[in-house]
Amino acid sequence: MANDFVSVIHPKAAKNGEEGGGKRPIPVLPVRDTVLFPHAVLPLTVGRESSIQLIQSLGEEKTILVVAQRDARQDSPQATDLFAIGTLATVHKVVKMPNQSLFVFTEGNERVRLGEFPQLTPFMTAESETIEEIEPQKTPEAEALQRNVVSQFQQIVTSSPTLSDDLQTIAINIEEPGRLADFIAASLPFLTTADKQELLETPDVSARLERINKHLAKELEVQQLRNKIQTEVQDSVQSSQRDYYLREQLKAIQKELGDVDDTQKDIAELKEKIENAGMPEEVKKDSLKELGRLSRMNPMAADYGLTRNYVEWLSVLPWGKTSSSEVDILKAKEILDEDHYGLKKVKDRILDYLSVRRLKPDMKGPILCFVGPPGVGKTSLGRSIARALDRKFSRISLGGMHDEAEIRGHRRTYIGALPGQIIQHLKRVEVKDPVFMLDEIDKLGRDFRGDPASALLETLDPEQNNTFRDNYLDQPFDLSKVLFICTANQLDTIPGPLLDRMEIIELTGYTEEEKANIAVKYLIPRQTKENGITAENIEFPIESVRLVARHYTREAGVRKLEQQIGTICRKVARRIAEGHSEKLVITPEIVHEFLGGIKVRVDTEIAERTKRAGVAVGLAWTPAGGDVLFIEANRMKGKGSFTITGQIGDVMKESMQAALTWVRSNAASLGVDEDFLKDSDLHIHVPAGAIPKDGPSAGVTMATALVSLLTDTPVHPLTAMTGEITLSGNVLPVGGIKEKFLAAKRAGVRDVILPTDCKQQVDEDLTADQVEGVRIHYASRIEDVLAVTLPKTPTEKVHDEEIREEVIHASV
Ligand SMILES: Nc1ncnc2c1ncn2[C@@H]1O[C@H](COP(=O)(O)OP(=O)(O)OP(=O)(O)O)[C@@H](O)[C@H]1O
Repeated sequence: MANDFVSVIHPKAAKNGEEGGGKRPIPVLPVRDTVLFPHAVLPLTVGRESSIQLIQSLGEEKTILVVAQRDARQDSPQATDLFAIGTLATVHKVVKMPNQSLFVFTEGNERVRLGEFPQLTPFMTAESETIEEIEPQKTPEAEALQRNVVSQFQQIVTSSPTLSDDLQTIAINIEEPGRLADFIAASLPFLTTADKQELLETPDVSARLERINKHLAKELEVQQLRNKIQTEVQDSVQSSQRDYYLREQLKAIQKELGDVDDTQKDIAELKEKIENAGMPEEVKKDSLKELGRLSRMNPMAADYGLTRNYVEWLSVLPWGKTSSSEVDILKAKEILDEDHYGLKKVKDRILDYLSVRRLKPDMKGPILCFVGPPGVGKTSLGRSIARALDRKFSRISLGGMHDEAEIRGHRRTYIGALPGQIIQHLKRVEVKDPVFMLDEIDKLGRDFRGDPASALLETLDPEQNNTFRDNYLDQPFDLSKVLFICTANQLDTIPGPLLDRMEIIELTGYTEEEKANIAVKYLIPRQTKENGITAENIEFPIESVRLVARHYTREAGVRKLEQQIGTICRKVARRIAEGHSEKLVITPEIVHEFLGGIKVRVDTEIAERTKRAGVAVGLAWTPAGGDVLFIEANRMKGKGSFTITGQIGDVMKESMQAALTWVRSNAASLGVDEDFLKDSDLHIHVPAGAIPKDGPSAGVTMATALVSLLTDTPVHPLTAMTGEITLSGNVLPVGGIKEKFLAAKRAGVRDVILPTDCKQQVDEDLTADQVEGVRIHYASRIEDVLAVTLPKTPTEKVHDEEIREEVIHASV
């Protein structure tokens, strides 16, 4: 019903008895939750019907008794519901409120004790009696108490945000201790009605001051505690609030200075990018939703950066941007020929493939896969295809990739998540129809982190890849316009389902002649340019290139050859820098000088090694092309054991057993002692023991090595062979003929023995140029092999020796 509020202190109070106290009944105004003190002014809202009647009944006489209710919840209090002590008051002003209630300003005059209640309706009246104050003695203690009360009150007012500072001034200026106590009691908002009533009922001024003093002390203590708690809470809230305020201030400053808010600018830019990215409707809707979320986020929040990154990824991807024009097959052919020497068959197949794409642009055809040894031009062919199609090119290396997430990305919830390689490369090329070269698809790993091959399968499968879903983006992206080309060194390790979707194009490696031509047309011009020299400075005759290819490299491709040419070019550059500006012709002597002594002479090695009986030269297929391999047999005193070493696999061991059995069963016809195992042990070793080897194709070589050992006849020099044998001595066909043949030719072999059933492969895969200079012998039985490999007459042996000497001598 009312608030205690003191705004004015009336210095003069009407004295009860003279104006309205004494036995004369005075209207009683019951009030809830408040106590009116003498000399205090209290505005009261009067809403109760009886109280309104009371105020309205007041004539000239404006005196009433203001008495607090014992229980504030009582709506119609009776005499017994009121405290026995109240305040005689004067009504100064009455204001009618719109809701029919009255706003009444009362001023307390003095403490009174209520007596009889002669009237109870419509409002109560009561007789009253003034309570005289008991004034304190003027002692130093009383003085000290009064001062203490004032000082505590001042402290409370100072630290309170709701109490006006004027209260302090008023308090200092009140001299009478009784009035001071009443004034403070009326001013303190934290005193309860009971506290206040108790103070009103204390006529002894010293006791009243004591009480007030205690209340003030308690309040000060509470305030101190509150401050302590507040400081602690503030400390924790402050740092985040501080950031917030600083940022708000910064914004305000930027606004004042006319700068546009960076964050808003950034968001507007992202929005523009999303609008222009050509996204499918669904993706655009989601992106704008994310952007909306971003704009509502605090830029300093930890996940602001993450969300921004995500939106940025979505906005920069080439959802609708393509670069392709129509495929021009004639131009494509020109470019392929311009960039690569030879490779006629390969180029033809590429052009066939492109022609189909031209006629059927939405072709869901197979993926091209170039398979072959390192350095044969797989990657550079891919680059040429991109150039021919006028498309962007990007190379993704799959070698050693173990984690599916590398292809398809990590989910956004993962710390440090990013999209996978496919999406990353798309961002880089900025168009949705690039040529992607997936390098080393045969070296994909797999482990507990998942199987990248299965992710790749989805990427490459034309049926599914128009809705490729990267884990990070979590939006479908259409990969069907990307031209995927894979490369591999071998087919065996490519996962089957992937292999099924690919069109395999094999590049087998080059002959010396092809290498020399590639060098002259491409590698030398490129290396001279890269090393800052010109055709004016260097002349590289083709014989010298052949020399480098033959003796300083041992490879199917041309990478090492290019490196060696690079080395020579750098030496020439140095000469020029040192002041020798005349053109340098790269003679074999200069090659020797620049590249050091001859590094690789396989022919010499073959000639040297085959001096001894029991050594034969086989041919092997490796992912790096083909290679020659030596098989050595030896015997010593023993009890007929047969040892095989050189890190060889089970299949190879079995074919060694088969070779031994065939030799033993045909000992007589071969001119070998039938009991050769009786007092001796045999040992077969395949050098380069650290490299694992397997497969049946060394069968004929093992049989030859054994017969050579047991007949004590060294094999013909520069003769190499390949073929599987059966127990009955038949020679069966083997694979990798082209690579093996080219390896033999590179090694300087002059006679190659191949299974008869491989003749068709030779005719199909090898050109006349490639075959030139090497004699091919076809064998369908092991006897045919031995007829070519082992000399039969002393003259033949002498001739072999001469050849050996010639080859060894040539290298010195
Ligand atoms: N027929 C060719 N004509 C011209 N240059 C060639 C030819 N073959 C290969 N090269 C050159 O040889 C270098 C090596 O080729 P590239 O990098 O394409 O080999 P790769 O087969 O992809 O090897 P890897 O399997 O190691 O990746 C390139 O500089 C390439 O231009």
